[in-house]
Order: sequence, then structure tokens, then C-alpha cells
Amino acid sequence: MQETLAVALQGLVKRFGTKVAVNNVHLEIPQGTCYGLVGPNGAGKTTTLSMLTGMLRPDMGNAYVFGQDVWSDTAAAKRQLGIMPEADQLFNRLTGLQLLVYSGMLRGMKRDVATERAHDLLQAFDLQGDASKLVVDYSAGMTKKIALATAMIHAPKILVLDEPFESVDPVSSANIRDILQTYVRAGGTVIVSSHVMGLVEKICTHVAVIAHGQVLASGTVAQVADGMDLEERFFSLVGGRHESQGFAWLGGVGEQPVQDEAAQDESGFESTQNVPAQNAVQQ
Ligand SMILES: Nc1ncnc2c1ncn2[C@@H]1O[C@H](COP(=O)(O)OP(=O)(O)OP(=O)(O)O)[C@@H](O)[C@H]1O
Repeated sequence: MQETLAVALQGLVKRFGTKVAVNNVHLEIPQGTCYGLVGPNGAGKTTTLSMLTGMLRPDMGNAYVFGQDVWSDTAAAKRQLGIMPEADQLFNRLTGLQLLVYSGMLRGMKRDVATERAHDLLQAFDLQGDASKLVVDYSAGMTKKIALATAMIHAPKILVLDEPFESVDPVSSANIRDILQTYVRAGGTVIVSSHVMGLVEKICTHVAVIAHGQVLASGTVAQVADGMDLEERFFSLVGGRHESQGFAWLGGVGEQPVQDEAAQDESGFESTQNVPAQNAVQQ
């Protein structure tokens, strides 16, 4: 049977000035998969996801959501997507409960349905005790969880999550993993960017390794790992590992700074440590 593609990216290119952030990315994400995007810092993951979610127009190429061209009808594509906002994009002067209900109503849900789902989500994310607290007063991990909940309230077909487990405690992480796995089993599709390889191995069925704006490998986790541990495979694809450099000056209990006669160092800054007391204290 032909698998349904939740997402297809075809030849995506994005430049920022002379920097080519995304360089001809092709990717096919089947429905009902948890698809990890992994890559070093600055690889182009967020830029790729932004072009998929209708936030950033590609210079070249196309992004499709269930066959619908994202950039010819952005609103229609967005209806299928649950996008986890960054912490600074949240209306953080609302309480957790208010934020969820508001997010649901923005997506066209009736208040009572949104409220019922909001309570379900607060419970699932271990936030029911903080439902009446302002989001601005949430910790980093709590903020991640409420952001993920806002992406889920309208029951989207595809969830797009940028680093969803950052700062989240291990118990909450395991609970979120369970929620995502249940969602995938029910036919939902999760696209998740992460640096935590162990986590990707645990929750993702598929993975794409991205570096310098290009896809270096993609497929099921087993195909990409190619018989290796995924992290080892990642290092072999991406490179960049080097011998650890012991910084002699980072000793902790190493040498004490030398009290130099000269009050100026090579950079031309005056060292307060060496300033004679009569100069340091104006009398
Ligand atoms: N708005 C922008 N203006 C200029 N350069 C940008 C902009 N957004 C991203 N870039 C550059 O594009 C490249 C890819 O960035 P991107 O944020 O997509 O990487 P990433 O893989 O998500 O990185 P990380 O894992 O560190 O979050 C980087 O070199 C980044 O500096």
C-alpha cells in the first residue's frame, strides 16, 4: 500500500545575505511517524522547519503538507499543524489555563471544549497545580510543557517541535514521550528537532541528519544508524570531534595570577589588580 506523506520538502533553499542556511533540502515524512531532525548548531534545522510551517518564505523550492503547497495557501497548511512556540512567543501574562483555552479558541474551538481539553493537557503535563499561575512565573521546563500543550490543543495532524525536551525533568520527559507515542500510534505525525541523540533514538521512528543546510542521511533510525550507535553514526557523518584540549589556564586549583609590575596588560586595559592603592581609592 502506498504510504501517505504528511510532509514533503522539495529543493528548499534559504539564504541570509551571503550565508546559505538551507541548501537544497529534500525530505519525505510519512504520516504516522515520529521524525527526528538532528544536526550541529547552525545546521539549518530551525530554518527548514520555519519554511515548512509558513513562518519563513523559501528562496527556492516547495514545502507540502498532505499534498497542499504551504506557500500557496498558508492558512490551510497551518490548520494541519501544531507548532510549538518559543518561550518568548507565548502570551505569558496569562495563566497556564487561560493560555491553553485562548490557544484553542484562536483555533476556532468553543470555549467549553477548549477548557475541557486544557484541563486534560494540564494533567497530562503535570501542570494542574500551576494552572492558575501566570506563565511568566513558570520555570523553563514548565514553559516548555505549556508551549507543547498549546501546540496540541486543537488536535493537529502534524506536530512540529523544536527541542521540546530542553529543561524538562526526566519524569515529565517520560510522560511527554508516552503522549507523543500514543499520538503517533493514532496516526499523528511528529517532527522533532533535537540535539539529544539518545532521546531521538528512543522516540523517533525516522531521522534525518542535517549539516551545513543539507540532508546527509535520512530514513528509518535503523537505516541511518547503519549498524552503529546513532550518536557514533552522527559523528561519522557530521565530523567536528577533536582531541580534547586541556586549557592550562582553566585549572581551578592551578597557578595564581602573577602580580605584574606593569599596570597595563597587552590589550592596553589597566589591570585594577595592579593599580596602586592610592590610585584605586580617590582621597
Ligand atoms: N534571521 C537570520 N538572519 C541571519 N542568519 C540567520 C538567521 N536565521 C538563521 N541564520 C543562520 O542560518 C544558519 C542556520 O541556522 P538555524 O537556526 O536554522 O540552525 P539550527 O540547525 O536550528 O541550529 P541550532 O541547533 O543551533 O538551533 C546559521 O548559520 C544561522 O546563523
